[in-house]
Amino acid sequence: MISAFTGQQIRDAEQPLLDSGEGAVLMQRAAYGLAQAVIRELKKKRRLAGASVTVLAGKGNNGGDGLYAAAYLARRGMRSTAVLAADSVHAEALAAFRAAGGRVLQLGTSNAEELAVLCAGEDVIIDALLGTGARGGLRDAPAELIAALQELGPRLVVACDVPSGLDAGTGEVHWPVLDADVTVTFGGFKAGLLTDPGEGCAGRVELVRIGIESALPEQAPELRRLTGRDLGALLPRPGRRSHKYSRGVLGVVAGSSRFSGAAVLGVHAAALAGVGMVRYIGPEPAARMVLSRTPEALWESGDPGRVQAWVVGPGVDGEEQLGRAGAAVEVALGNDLPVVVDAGALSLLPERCPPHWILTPHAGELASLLDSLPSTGEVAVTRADVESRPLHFVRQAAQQTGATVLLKGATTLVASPSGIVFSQSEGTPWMATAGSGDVLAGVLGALVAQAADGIADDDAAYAGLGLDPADRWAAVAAVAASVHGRAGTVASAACDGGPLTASAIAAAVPGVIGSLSAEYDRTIP
Ligand SMILES: NC(=O)C1=CN([C@@H]2O[C@H](COP(=O)(O)OP(=O)(O)OC[C@H]3O[C@@H](n4cnc5c(N)ncnc54)[C@H](OP(=O)(O)O)[C@@H]3O)[C@@H](O)[C@H]2O)[C@@H](O)CC1
Ligand SMILES: [K+]
Repeated sequence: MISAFTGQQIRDAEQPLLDSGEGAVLMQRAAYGLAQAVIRELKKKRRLAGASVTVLAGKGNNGGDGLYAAAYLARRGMRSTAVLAADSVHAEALAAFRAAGGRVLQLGTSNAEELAVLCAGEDVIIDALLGTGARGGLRDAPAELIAALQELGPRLVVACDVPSGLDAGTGEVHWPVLDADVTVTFGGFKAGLLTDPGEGCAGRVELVRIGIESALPEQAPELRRLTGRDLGALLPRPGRRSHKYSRGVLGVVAGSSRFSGAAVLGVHAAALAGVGMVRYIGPEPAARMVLSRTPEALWESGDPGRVQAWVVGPGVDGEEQLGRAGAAVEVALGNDLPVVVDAGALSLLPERCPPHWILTPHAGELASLLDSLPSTGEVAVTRADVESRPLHFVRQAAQQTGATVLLKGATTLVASPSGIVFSQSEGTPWMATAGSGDVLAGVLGALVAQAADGIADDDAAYAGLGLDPADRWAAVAAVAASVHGRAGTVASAACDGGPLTASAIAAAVPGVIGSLSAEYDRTIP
């Protein structure tokens, strides 16, 4: 599992080393790691000798890291320039840069545009204006420079620790920000690099160890991200004595006469994600389509019989189907069953939900949900609010509803009511397509139904992640988001990175589950 931290958590871990006079050593390690990353990136494109690099250096230690890295690159034969964004910058680092033969330019009130043009022609730009010590975003001439540079589209941008203007703890972005190709971050992942909108500006994130790692609060990170290995350990597998009922039966209330495709996709995806059986509840025309795509499913026109978990809501529309969704929610509440509550059913929530209810809104639905809660307050939450502060709002929704909340997006966040948050980002932008969310609901339902009987016990895989039983549902949802994202990426790769349909995402699910499990089995002793 990858743990990510706030800027404050990183600074707290650094403090003992700073107190013992090791600050300069930490900075040298950071700068060396940054320079090595620049060299690796550049070598993918051209020879190092004679290539040009410009470091944009701010007044703090972030600027110091950048200047030392640029000094190192100058000594390796690169034509190095520093653009100083403040009157005083890290003095020793600047001296080292000058001693290495670097050229120094001062950003002033009238030359931002001119310097932006110069920077855009460079082979690499190192963005070292602001790091974890930033309050708010860039202002004045540095803001002008970055806005103009972003417009011009530089060749290769490497961000030092975080893209300047990004809040390291929350992922909130104070525009303008220069989009990085790679962010080289020091000591520990910053939470803001693993949640949108920050993650969208950071490019690929590389971690450089600087010696503070053992002092980080590994048991209480701000964000967690499951890796392929975690998924391999958590994904359920049937045993020799398993049968379809013991493997989980999922009830699905989805679709309607208008949106029958949601039912078709949700049920099919659940079947492909390995659930023992799916019972579909919905109107006859939708049921016919469901059964023609997934003959393994059962259509229940009356009492659905026993299920271990429910998916309620994808494509649910009209009084009759909403009535069935409401009845399923009541049954789940009465029998203490886990439920995936999606789309149309988000309006049917009781005042307080348990953590094994997993809500799956997108940003607009989360805004409406928060607005409907009595505890939210006077000011309406909009979709734009959620998009600019997803980590804040997903946590708020989980705390206020009591449910686990999965907020769909390029980076999907899952919050448990206790405040633990997972972030997964394995998908491709092509997955922003109709029906993609219905497939996710089906995959999640299948995993929840399979987990329902064992997750609260001392399940070794979940206990190994140090998660309390109530927080394990968030891990199940993170597994589903990751499998869904990986399936989309695999499906797109099968057509050379081309477009995909929701059906193609679903079709790739068994292969993703199979290869994650097989890879894990190969690596355990
Ligand atoms: N600690 C260590 O040993 C190590 C730290 N490391 C590195 O240091 C970075 C953190 O360094 P940092 O704390 O100096 O903060 P950083 O972001 O560079 O500068 C902020 C300064 O700028 C100012 N300022 C604030 N907001 C502003 C704004 N909006 N617009 C303009 N100015 C603004 C503010 O100064 P003030 O205005 O308050 O005088 C503040 O002092 C970290 O990201 C990593 O790269 C690594 O080398 C490993 C070892
Ligand atoms: K930076």
